Amino acid sequence: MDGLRIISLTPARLLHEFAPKVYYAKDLPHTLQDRMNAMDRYYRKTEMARTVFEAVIFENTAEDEPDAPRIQIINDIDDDATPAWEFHYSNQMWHGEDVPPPDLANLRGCDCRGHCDPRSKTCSCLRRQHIYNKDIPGFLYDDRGRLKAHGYPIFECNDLCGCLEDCRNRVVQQGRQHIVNIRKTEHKGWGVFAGPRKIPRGSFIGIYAGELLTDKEGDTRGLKYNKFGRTYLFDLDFWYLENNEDGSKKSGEWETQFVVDAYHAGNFTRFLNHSCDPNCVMNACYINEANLEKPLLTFFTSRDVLPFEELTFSYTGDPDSDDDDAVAPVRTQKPQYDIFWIIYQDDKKGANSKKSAESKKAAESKKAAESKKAAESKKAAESKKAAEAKEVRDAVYAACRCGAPNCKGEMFR
Ligand SMILES: C[S@@+](CC[C@H](N)C(=O)[O-])C[C@H]1O[C@@H](n2cnc3c(N)ncnc32)[C@H](O)[C@@H]1O
Repeated sequence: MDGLRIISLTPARLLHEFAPKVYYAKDLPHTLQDRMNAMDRYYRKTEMARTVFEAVIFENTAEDEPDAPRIQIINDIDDDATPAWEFHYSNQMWHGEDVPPPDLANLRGCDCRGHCDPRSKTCSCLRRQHIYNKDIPGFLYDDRGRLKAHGYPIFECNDLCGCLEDCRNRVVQQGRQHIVNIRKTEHKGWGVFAGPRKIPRGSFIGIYAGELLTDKEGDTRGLKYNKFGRTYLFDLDFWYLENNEDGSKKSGEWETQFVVDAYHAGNFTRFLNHSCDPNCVMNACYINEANLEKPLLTFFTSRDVLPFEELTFSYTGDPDSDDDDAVAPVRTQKPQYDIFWIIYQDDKKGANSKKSAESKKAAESKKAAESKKAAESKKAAESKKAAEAKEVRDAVYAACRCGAPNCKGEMFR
């Protein structure tokens, strides 16, 4: 028996021993992107570049979604072979500084054997699910793995559960099953499109993967992204987070703690465009994570998607975008630009009050010509800054070109 240790394999011990890998933003690979970007522009526009991009997608995701059909890059609009080489293709969440790793200590699994029964009285995953959607019998997934209603947090079975890997309450963790392709659009940059087969309503499409950052870091990055008019930031601010599990309001004002940024890391979902008549909805989903503030952002189709149709969602989280009464309105996503708009307003307000205080002071003191000149040049610098800010804002807000019959071409980010 020398050298043989007998350990008791409790579920918690098992999870400790075989805990899922945690990915950290500081370890994000970038060698390939650096190499591609160092190449002559001509090479980045060749067939070879496209083949490499598609191979990278396959290589980086084959392990976590082995059944996912391969993604193609299609462009019949211009001569770009691929989207910009600016991100690491990944389905994972890359934890930024000050973002805690998944809370496994408080994770609970069910004791079911085989497949979890949607009529079970003992399945703890089902009971957890029903805290948020008492009116929907069984799991949130039907027997074909399709989501029955949108707007509720999804609690899938996890690594501590006793059920089988193909239990009906494991959908997101099985990965994408439907064909999607990344394709250039005429007016909206790259987009995501269905393949030659219809995608039924309620189908899982993908996780909005990327860097998981603190809200503070999200603010800092948002200001930077404003400068070039594109952002891939998404707040984790779902409606139920403002309540306790019994539905009562949490004491004190709840604030967003984390954001996902798909700029440096992400998968095809970062190319999902906005539509005023969308066919996908984002829902929060928990698997190996007990921290309610850190759900996965998961996309599901909200209606049947026709062959080759573009997959879209509403960036403004408009409840009216879901036309089925049986489906809970999506009360979750605020417009991505909310946060940045507020920052812009605050900056402007700050600049204005400073400006008026200064001009008042200048008028009262009637100082020497030198200090007056200094005040004037400061004022000039401020108005230049304000003009620049306006320019950035105008560049950032694009008129919607989704083409939906109900689209009013409103400004959005
Ligand atoms: C998160 S990105 C989506 C992917 C983007 N098309 C790309 O090529 O990277 C958001 C940007 O896509 C464009 N976009 C998305 N939906 C649009 C729409 N309905 N109309 C016009 N532009 C849109 C805007 O430039 C927006 O800032």
